[in-house]
Amino acid sequence: MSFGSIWAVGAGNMGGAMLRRWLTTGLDPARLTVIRKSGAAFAEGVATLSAVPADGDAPELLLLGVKPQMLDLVAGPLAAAMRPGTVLVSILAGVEDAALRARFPGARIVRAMPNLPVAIGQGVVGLHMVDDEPELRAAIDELMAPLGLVAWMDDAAAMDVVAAVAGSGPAFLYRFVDALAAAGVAAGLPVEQSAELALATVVGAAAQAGASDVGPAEMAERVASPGGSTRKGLDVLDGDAGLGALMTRTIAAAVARNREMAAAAR
Ligand SMILES: NC(=O)C1=CN([C@@H]2O[C@H](COP(=O)(O)OP(=O)(O)OC[C@H]3O[C@@H](n4cnc5c(N)ncnc54)[C@H](O)[C@@H]3O)[C@@H](O)[C@H]2O)C=CC1
Ligand SMILES: O=C(O)[C@@H]1CCC=N1
Repeated sequence: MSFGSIWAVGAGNMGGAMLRRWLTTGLDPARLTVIRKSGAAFAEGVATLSAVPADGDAPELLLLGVKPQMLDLVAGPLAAAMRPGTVLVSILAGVEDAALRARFPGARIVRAMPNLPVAIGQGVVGLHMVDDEPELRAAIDELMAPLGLVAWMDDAAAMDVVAAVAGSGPAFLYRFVDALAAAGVAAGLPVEQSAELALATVVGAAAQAGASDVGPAEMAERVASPGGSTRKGLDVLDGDAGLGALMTRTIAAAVARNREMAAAAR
């Protein structure tokens, strides 16, 4: 990895998942400093501070992982502690490059939109950088590679959609698992067995789709025997008020909220 020292501010669900994955895939803990209000230990060998040090050695890379609403609480002391050229990787949903630039003048800004499965190296990380610096892009590619699929977005506006589809996506899938299980219960399965079958079905089907050389539409056709029961179920999902319409509304609601958070940070 090309970054000698990394500070992470906000090591909660998402930032923490990225850091833990980097540590399990070879990041030297001595290169990482976690800054968290509690000051509680993060991981063995990782320095943990409860506030931004006023006179510490500024890092080569800063991972910003607080909630967008907390940005202004951390930005002042961080900006003062950083050196020109520090790479700022922000995972804040919505918050735009210009909003970050205004708060961290001199930083080289990269927006990243990860999702929680980065914890097991099977996440998605959408990336956007206004100034295309090929060397920095390569270093970020190398940093993000252990997390899962890495996708650079040319259009900054697409980051709000990446946040909805990939960032929020796991939550939407978890809801699907629960809905599948609840529907199984409604149709007569015992509660625990329905939950177990639904989750195992989604895990197995997702893994198979991920390894398949055909797309999900063809995979669905292979399940649906002509004249069989799957077709009847797909007819419901594919109907006018079916899954397509529901997901369109779901993603639109999440994108709209990301845009509201962007506006609030301007
Ligand atoms: N949870 C997810 O799946 C995803 C989250 N994100 C983004 O990640 C960011 C964090 O979200 P989560 O991890 O879900 O939230 P979280 O609440 O789990 O983590 C935020 C962390 O920031 C810490 N924090 C708050 N104020 C602080 C301060 N002054 N100094 C240092 N640390 C402070 C909190 O203690 C907490 O650990 C958000 O900006 C969100 O948009 C992006 C993609 C996915
Ligand atoms: O809910 C949120 O605001 C963040 C953005 C993507 C996933 N979690």
